[in-house]
Amino acid sequence: MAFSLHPVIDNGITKGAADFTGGTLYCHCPSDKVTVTLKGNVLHNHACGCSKCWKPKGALFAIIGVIPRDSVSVTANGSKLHVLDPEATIQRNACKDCGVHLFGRIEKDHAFKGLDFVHVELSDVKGWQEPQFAAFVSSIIEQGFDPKDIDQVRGKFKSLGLETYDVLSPALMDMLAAFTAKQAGLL
Ligand SMILES: N[C@@H](CCC(=O)N[C@@H](CS)C(=O)NCC(=O)O)C(=O)O
Ligand SMILES: [Zn+2]
Ligand SMILES: [Zn+2]
Repeated sequence: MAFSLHPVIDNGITKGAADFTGGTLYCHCPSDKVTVTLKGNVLHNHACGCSKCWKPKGALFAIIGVIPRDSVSVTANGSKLHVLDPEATIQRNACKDCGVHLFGRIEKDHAFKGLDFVHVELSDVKGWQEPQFAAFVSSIIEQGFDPKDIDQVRGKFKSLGLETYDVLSPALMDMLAAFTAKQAGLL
């Protein structure tokens, strides 16, 4: 069956640049775009199949990375941003007009607090870290993807050199687990 994981990876993955210094993200509005400037590259860039992350039209996955929140600033039309779900762990700041998510921020006590979640495909420059793995793969079934075809999705990621997970990668799961243990006074 034909499907698009995400337009940025469907035809192969382009590696990022080692000395990359960042760039600006633009929402999809034809004018008065919301812009967010990132000082530096992202880390842990990955495909996410969950229902909450912003995906371009027709794509099964979002591509999302993290960057220290101090390196993120809204540089134009910030009045068009609103937080989609203030109760969620990740407060996704989306453009009210076009729906694109410009950045997600964690305000509560959490292993990833201090890191913002961003979609670097919204930038017009190249060199961003390439996707490293695929997360929340089985979550696309919750959104109506036929489970009989899910092996083709995992196979396509493997062929691109990306490992697939149904939650997060081991490195990120370890960070979450260590945070839980610290909170319980066990570490
Ligand atoms: N299966 C669920 C998973 C949602 C989920 O847990 N998303 C992850 C990856 S973005 C998360 O960390 N969510 C926290 C949040 O959305 O605040 C869905 O697809 O909605
Ligand atoms: Zn917009
Ligand atoms: Zn997600």
